[in-house]
Amino acid sequence: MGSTQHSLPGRNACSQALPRNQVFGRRKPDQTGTTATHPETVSLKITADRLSLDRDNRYDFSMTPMMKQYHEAKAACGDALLFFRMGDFYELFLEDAKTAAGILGLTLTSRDKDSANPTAMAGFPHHQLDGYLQKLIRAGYRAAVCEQVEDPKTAKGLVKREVTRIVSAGTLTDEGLLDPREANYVASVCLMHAKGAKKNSPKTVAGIAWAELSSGRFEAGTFDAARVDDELARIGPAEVIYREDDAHFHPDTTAPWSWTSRPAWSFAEDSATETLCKQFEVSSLDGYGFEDNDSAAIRAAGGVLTYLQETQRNDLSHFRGIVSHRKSNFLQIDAATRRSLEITRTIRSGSRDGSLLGVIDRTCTSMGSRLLSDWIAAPLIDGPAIEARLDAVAEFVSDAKLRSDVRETLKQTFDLTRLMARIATQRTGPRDLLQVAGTLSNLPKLKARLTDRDSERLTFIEAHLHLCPELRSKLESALADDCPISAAEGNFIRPGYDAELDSLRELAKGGKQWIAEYQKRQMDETGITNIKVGYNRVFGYFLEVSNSQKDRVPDFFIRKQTLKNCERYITPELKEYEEKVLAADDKASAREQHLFLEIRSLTHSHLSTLQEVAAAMAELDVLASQAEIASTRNWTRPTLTDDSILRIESGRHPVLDVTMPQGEFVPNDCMQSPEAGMIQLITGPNMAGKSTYIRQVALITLMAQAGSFVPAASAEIGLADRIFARVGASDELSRGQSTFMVEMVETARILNTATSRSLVILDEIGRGTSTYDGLSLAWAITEHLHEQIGCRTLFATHYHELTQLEESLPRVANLNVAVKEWNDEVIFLHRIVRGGADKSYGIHVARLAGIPKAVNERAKDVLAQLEADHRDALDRPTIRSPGGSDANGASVNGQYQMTLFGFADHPLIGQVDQLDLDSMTPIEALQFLQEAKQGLSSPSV
Ligand SMILES: Nc1ncnc2c1ncn2[C@@H]1O[C@H](COP(=O)(O)OP(=O)(O)OP(=O)(O)O)[C@@H](O)[C@H]1O
Repeated sequence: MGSTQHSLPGRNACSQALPRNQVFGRRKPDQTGTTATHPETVSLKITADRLSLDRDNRYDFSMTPMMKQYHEAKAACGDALLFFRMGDFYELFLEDAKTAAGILGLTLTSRDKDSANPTAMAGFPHHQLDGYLQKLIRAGYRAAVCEQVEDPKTAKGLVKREVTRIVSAGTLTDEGLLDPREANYVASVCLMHAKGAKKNSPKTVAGIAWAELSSGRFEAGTFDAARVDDELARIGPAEVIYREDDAHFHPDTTAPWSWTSRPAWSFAEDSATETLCKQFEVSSLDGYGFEDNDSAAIRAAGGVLTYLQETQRNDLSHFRGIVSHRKSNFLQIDAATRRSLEITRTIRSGSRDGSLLGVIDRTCTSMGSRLLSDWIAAPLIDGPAIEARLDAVAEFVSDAKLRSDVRETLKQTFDLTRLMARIATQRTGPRDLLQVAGTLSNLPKLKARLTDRDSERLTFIEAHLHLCPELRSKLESALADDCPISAAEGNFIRPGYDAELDSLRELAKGGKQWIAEYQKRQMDETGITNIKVGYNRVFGYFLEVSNSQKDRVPDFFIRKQTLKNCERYITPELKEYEEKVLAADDKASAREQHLFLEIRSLTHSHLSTLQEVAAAMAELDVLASQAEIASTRNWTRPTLTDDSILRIESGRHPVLDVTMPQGEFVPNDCMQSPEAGMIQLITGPNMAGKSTYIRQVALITLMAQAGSFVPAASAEIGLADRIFARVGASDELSRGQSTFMVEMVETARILNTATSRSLVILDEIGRGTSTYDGLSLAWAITEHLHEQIGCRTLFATHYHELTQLEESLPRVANLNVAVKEWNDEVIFLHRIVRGGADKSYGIHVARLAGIPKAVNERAKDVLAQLEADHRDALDRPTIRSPGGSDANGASVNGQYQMTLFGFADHPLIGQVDQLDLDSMTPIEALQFLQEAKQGLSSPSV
């Protein structure tokens, strides 16, 4: 899905007390102006005293109070579609109804059909809200939910309604709308002039903050402005907000998240700091680790928090602090690399399944699954922190019983992070509380299994599994074994918990019993055999007698209603009991609601403690999951070093290792060091396994730095600061860039930002242009990486000419993928061996792919002819190194002609070389130039 753009009202826009003359949303002038023709668009520009305008912008005195109420609510929710609760239904009106009918497949009807201006409407039963919200948000819209906030039974006049929340892609919290394994962030971007940069310097930095409403997770950091796309790709938000007046920020509308512009004031430093301090109940943000140059991060955080406060009417008390994200703690991975390596999503389907994350995830809880995603998306660079994770994984690997006990116990628990967020936002019901109790009841087992462990992380986790015994016992004694989702459904407090509730329930039950007996008594006394006791909201309890027996009805039956086949009666005695029953029923439900609020508030008071428990459980789950996959796949603990080296013995691609049948994947070594070669050029036939090999090396490095065991017999990994992968050419026409342009932009980034500690993998650079251009670029890029950067590089290529570089550049090594030719067949061995390859077997692979035989045969002829004609020219070109000598400083195999840069051996070069410029006059120089030019245009040269 491409991204969508929204704008939302600023401060107070969701409040019912609307400021005068505030314009909501960023509509075009003709839509917001007073000359607008549609009544519904007129209402977008609305003030407290102009709530019911007709199409000519006059008061519409004929508008019903309910429609007035609707317009008030609509005015408070910007461009969101309004779901207006009416009894058991949500209704949409006017333009919203038309839009929703199309997207949600609702039937479009109309109110006041006979009037000149019928009102379009569409609706659905209230219990279908989640499904429709999800559909609407997937289609790129936002929705406002307007609820009845008082009980219609007790309401005097029109039921009070309020917009309780505005739901957008980034502010979803409903369980049914979220994937439990994925975080759902709303992020915010705020660009600003870098502190300390000169006034006219273009240097900008970007503050990026990301928050998750369903968990209370909140982070912010300051980044180089050029990294915005990379950081957003790491975070993977559902929605991104930005300053509406920021002329320098251009949202990438092809990104898979929606964009929402927000008023500038919400990003102002003062108001951002104030909003954050107020939320966290602190007087300054000093304690959160922000530095002097972090004002962009604070602005972005303020922007996102204000957005949440405005769109959510509920308590946000689960946002108790913010983590300052220090990018220097994490392995830098840009968006293209992330995509190429399929770290958390596959390229083809964009799904988690089939990605590195999808394959290694063996977590037992959704909290663990989300944390593992964070770890894999942002591996570490700090050796001790990685070792601490590996120690814990190793402990779980070596103690299989401990691992299975912990995992089995974790499976019995619930998503405490999201449960606590629902409790904080008061969107919770008895079943959530029961799940908190269920989770708490498993903590003693987990804690007991983690005592006296060697690993520092397991000890830390054990210390953070707070048992909360009073809360647990309260919840267990209060809640029935089976609780409804919503408190309104009742009957969830366990009998025996509250004496008052028990006696009310008894009374209500006794009353119902009495009614049953009363029915029987009336039948006996009157001889009417088919008296039925019924109930409706108009008459309450009544006696129903069919027409055939109504002659026998005694005098004290008071007739209330005549239906086609029967009559309905009440009696004074029945009414008296009815009052008792209904009163007891009402009182019992009121008491139950009261008890619910009491235990919910008790649970809420444990918010911070339970958030710590949730974080500890998530980490425990991830560590045990890493150990589980390591044990089942026989993965090994990597050794981390501070050198720029890689020594992988029998490495496997982590995804193919799991998805290919056991034993089919051919393991390969990788040795990279100044001695073994820092730049490895991998040539070999198509389909041989070059891309697989270079990706596997990058993924093994990434996994090791995330604290995971790796698919190899042994692995020594020099900690990398950045991983770059330029793999394949993805079509970026939608971004207005050609395939080749994208390839070059990405390569330029590598050359400009890689350091000697980085790991670079390149797959077929230069393929998207002519052979000579491509080869020249690949050649120069390799030289640059070797001479200027000196980082570990794996370069898979079909330019066999590049293998010559091994002879001139000391830290370049050639590898190729072995194949066996057998009776005109090529057998792929998938084994990486030393040396360069000289054939690509492309025609062979084309045959395997089903290219028609005739085409294939013809291709073979053409190839043979081309090879004969151009063997010397193409196979062994000699390229001068930048210093003027050729790659070896001498001729290669006696050939000195320059086939790539045909000018290099031109006699003119020698003549220019001979010139003594000091002794030449300008005229002589010009004469030389003229002769040279004539010489060049002469066909003989
Ligand atoms: N080590 C291996 N063991 C077993 N199968 C492998 C191995 N490496 C690769 N393969 C198989 O070979 C297929 C092709 O591999 P890959 O795409 O890496 O080849 P390539 O050399 O990069 O090809 P091309 O040059 O055409 O892009 C893979 O999809 C995989 O199924």
